[in-house]
Amino acid sequence: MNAPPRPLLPPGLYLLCDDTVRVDMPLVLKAERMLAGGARVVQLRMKRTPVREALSVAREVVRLCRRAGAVCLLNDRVDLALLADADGVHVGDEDLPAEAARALLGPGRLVGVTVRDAEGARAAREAGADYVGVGPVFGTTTKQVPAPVLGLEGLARVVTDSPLPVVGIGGVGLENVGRVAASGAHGAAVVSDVLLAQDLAERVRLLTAAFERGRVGG
Ligand SMILES: Cc1ncc(COP(=O)(O)OP(=O)(O)O)c(N)n1
Ligand SMILES: Cc1nc(C(=O)O)sc1CCOP(=O)(O)O
Ligand SMILES: [Mg+2]
Repeated sequence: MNAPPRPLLPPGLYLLCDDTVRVDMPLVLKAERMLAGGARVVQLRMKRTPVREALSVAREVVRLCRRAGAVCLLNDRVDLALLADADGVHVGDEDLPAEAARALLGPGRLVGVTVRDAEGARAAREAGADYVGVGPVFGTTTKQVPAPVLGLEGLARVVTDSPLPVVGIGGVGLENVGRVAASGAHGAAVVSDVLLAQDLAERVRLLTAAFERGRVGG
């Protein structure tokens, strides 16, 4: 019998449902509004949510994503991803290594890894990753990132040389998401531009349309 096909990360907008930005709004409501705007990929990034609450939020957000046909990934936490039956995880330098995440998750879930260059992307592929998050593309105040800003040219270079699909992250918003798409990136990850918008669903619609226009060079 053949192994089950490896799931693919949907291209386009990649949204982080994050508890460090817009802290007054519950995570489940953030996810609902993102999905109402047509989100296809939601990463649940919980840096300040106590773990028991995080598990129940993860279960609820996975349920909402599944109903909407969207992919739900857990940031950092392979244990929560398994317990909540999420579609995968995103890990970086301070998390479990990608090999360990893959070993725990098996072949049927997605593993995303943060890298800073194409060499990192090649190592991530060897470790069993499905895609790489690459940043910071632009300056960001959401996180202090221990790496220089890549800019669009730097991102495009990684895209060209990466053996894995690249998701650009860091300072991505309505002003520049089309150019991120035009760089050849598979996806564009957005935190604050969506979470700080008055109407999250409408912002997701606008960003999605702008990514599509950029991708086709329109
Ligand atoms: C799509 C995507 N790319 C990069 C990151 C950053 O992950 P990491 O380096 O583990 O940092 P934290 O998000 O855990 O602070 C990401 N989350 N998503
Ligand atoms: C979580 C994260 N990781 C980054 C990296 O470059 O690794 S940048 C970032 C924060 C991105 O937030 P915003 O969309 O608000 O700029
Ligand atoms: Mg992490």
